[in-house]
Amino acid sequence: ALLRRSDGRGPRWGTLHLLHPQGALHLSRLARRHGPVLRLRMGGRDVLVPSSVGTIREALVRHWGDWLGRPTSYLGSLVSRGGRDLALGGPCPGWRRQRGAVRGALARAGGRLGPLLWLQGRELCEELRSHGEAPLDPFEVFTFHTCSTIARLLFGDLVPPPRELRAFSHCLGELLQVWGCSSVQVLDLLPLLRALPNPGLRKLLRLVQHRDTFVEAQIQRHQVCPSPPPDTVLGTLLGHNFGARGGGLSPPRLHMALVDLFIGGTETTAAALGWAVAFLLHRPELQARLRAELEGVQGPPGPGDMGRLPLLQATISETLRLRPPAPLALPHCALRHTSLGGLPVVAGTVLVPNLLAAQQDPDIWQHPEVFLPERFLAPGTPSRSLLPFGCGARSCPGEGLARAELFVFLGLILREFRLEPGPGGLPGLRGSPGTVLRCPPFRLRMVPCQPPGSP
Ligand code: HEM
Repeated sequence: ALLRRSDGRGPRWGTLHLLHPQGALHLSRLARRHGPVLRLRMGGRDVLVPSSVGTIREALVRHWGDWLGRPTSYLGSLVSRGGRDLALGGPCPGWRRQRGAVRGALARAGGRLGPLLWLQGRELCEELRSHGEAPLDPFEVFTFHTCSTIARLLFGDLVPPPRELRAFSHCLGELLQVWGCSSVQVLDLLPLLRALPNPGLRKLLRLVQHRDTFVEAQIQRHQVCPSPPPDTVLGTLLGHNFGARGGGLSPPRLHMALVDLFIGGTETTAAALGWAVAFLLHRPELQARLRAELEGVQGPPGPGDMGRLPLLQATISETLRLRPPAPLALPHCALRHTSLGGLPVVAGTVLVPNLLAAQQDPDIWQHPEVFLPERFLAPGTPSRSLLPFGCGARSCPGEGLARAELFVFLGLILREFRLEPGPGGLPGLRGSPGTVLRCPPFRLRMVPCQPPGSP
């Protein structure tokens, strides 16, 4: 982004790669020099970047009603059927119904999460085992299984065949990657360029088409099925499940709700799992302690075991603190005049919560740049300062699912395998550019070990 400082200290131009993890950290360094809320001008709009937990909470929790909007954009509108989705849409009656229906359907599905995650986790471990001890890049495997978890939750036994689902999860990954490309992003900033041919944009539209065809086919399969599986998220959204809230969504809203759950829940959770594995490769002794903790619990870890496996839980929290998969959350937009950190704010201002910086605030965390799960075992940990899922009215509706999934999948992996670096050595930990903060590609060896309790 091309930036001009607009904090009254004279104009100064600069560039910033917002989709690069270093971009978020650079923003926080600027913020530390210029106060907890950085004020910028970007693409003709005022942009505020709060980088402390206090200012993020002030905006999104205390003044949540002021910041409920999302900024509109050319690309956002192309990929979201004109903003009819949950994540990119602004508050209107259709959006409120969609949000209530999705949150209600996810809460209802929570009851069958344990068995579903065990089944998916077992399949994940089987796939990892099928590679023997040959080096493998785990990211694609993780992405397929997080995508498959969402598919099982949405469609129950009517899940599409694995080949179709694998192609779909690949399509989602590519879609986010192409959308984040600077040659495509520039179309949001410079409208004149929209008149010129743009191969990146053509690819993006092809991927959106693939995504929509897949989702539409699943909805139709469900609608024509004489006895659709009970208790699926899609069933609840269609109003099939007795007593469920939901139903009454317009076809585009229903379609986009499913898209949001897939996009929101696939790459983010896979990225967090990838980071956890990367950090554990750097800390073999922590792996051994985690395995010992898992051996002390009967049977495979379930979502209900979080209290009994504190080190596993702490490892996940620390991974989400140090490398939040959505480091700049999603942008918010002020619906009316308001204020932040003592600064007056006009309606239409964009807010970019810098979660990455807030979670590495040296005033809150000791050695903030070090991976130290043990900090979450000590009494008085500032857990309220952990915001990887955002906060307030637009916080992530998939938080419970993501936390349970990370807990069960990582627990099962550590119970079954010892993680060892592949031929390229230890993975880098600085992150690679993209809409989701991912670990740079690496390969590792998964060495099977005897699961506790097996003969
Ligand atoms: C580790 C995994 C995940 C992380 C770190 C994460 C993080 C986030 C963050 C930071 C936001 C933006 C909050 C804001 O606007 O301030 C968000 C929004 C959202 N997430 Fe997640 N998420 C994860 C998993 C999931 C899952 C599993 C789902 C779905 C099942 C999901 C669905 C969504 C949706 C639909 C929104 C938009 C909410 C709205 O605009 O009101 N996410 N997520």
